[in-house]
Amino acid sequence: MSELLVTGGQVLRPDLTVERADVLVSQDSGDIVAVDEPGTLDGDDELDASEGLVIPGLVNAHTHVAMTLLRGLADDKPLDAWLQEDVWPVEAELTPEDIRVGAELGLVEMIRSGTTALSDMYFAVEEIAEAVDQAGMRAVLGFTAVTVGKDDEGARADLEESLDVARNLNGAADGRVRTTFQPHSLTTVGEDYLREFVPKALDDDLSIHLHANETRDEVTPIVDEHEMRPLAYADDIGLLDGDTYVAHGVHVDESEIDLLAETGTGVAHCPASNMKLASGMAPVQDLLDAGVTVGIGTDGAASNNDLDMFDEMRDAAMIGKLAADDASAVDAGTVVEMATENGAALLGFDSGRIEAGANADLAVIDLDAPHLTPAHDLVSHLAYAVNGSDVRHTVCDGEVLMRDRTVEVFDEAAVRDRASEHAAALVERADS
Ligand SMILES: N[C@@H](CCSC[C@H]1O[C@@H](n2cnc3c(=O)[nH]cnc32)[C@H](O)[C@@H]1O)C(=O)O
Ligand SMILES: [Zn+2]
Repeated sequence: MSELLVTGGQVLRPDLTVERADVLVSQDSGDIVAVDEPGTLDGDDELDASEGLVIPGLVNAHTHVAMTLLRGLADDKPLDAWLQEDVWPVEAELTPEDIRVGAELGLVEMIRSGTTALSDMYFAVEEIAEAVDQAGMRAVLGFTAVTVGKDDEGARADLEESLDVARNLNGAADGRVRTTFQPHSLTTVGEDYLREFVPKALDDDLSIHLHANETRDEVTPIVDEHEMRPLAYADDIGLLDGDTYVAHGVHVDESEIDLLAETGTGVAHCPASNMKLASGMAPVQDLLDAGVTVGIGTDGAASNNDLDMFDEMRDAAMIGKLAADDASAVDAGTVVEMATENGAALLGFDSGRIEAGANADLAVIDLDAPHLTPAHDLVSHLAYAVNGSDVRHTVCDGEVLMRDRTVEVFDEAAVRDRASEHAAALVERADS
């Protein structure tokens, strides 16, 4: 039996209090065994958390991890033009190997910034699952189906593949990978296809993840065609369900917020992407007040442009206040819960809290820095002042993924070199 002791630091507890404590984790079960007063626990191996804060590993509730290869390639455009003119033509040239390399780069970036779990939407999902397996992280993965612009055969092949991937990869990486059925959005998958395939997913007890109500331009055609709000349309199809979570949820009205709450549908809020693509401001405080589970996601690196969840917490707090026109809205403690417990709830992992019995997914923040001085309130620091580069150690499932800022699960320099090479070749193919 192998146990790891995270020792000498302060610990963020589930009630958001901070205390001096050691954390003992089992590398066999992957669970936290005990959280106790300093000096009372023993392990076979130790992680030094002195001058540090132990927090739950952050949960990135919506991303396209392999899109790191497109980082900085298409900026300063709205969603529709960004996808059609820039992103989709380049993505059409992506090979499975590119996706593997891009995913590895994104996972390294996540490990360095204290993220231990992600929810991903993409293609060549087997490659992403293998990268996640090697990374030692947890992920909810899926193949994203698009039917617009495809003939019937192509459309069906996409949806069948989304079902197959969700069925076959569930439980991969020793249970660290779960899956979702993924229609890309309510406007990029046709109604007849949704009505045919969503019941199949539900019959198989598959969870569902899709983009919804991201931009105004996406809402208007649905209202025009179906004479209902997009989420009423989604509910009519059967998409809204306790195991479903939608990305964005920016342009939702009161009736849709109620629908999300009643059906137990979650939301992955992506503040940076929503600002960068000028999609709008999600009514996050209203969603939370209604009882909707809201997590936080970075979205892909091409609309962010990094995968740092500390940035994302700060952005969520800032834009949440602007949207509510209330400086007390989406406060520091709330964004920390959104990035930890809420995200874990959306993904269906027993992570997101430092407590005996929970998954041993954690990060240690180095507090020994000018921008974290003085230390009046460490929850405030997590929301407003900590950067991803302040993370000293990252642990998932009891295994050390990064120790003293050295990533142990990948050869980081090689991953970065490969990513640069693949990105350059990709752009060359797309341009020719
Ligand atoms: N099988 C699909 C691939 C879809 S993967 C998921 C897609 O979501 C795209 N994406 C990334 N961010 C966003 C967003 O914010 N809204 C909608 N789509 C996005 C991403 O570029 C990728 O094309 C096909 O044949 O086109
Ligand atoms: Zn997205």
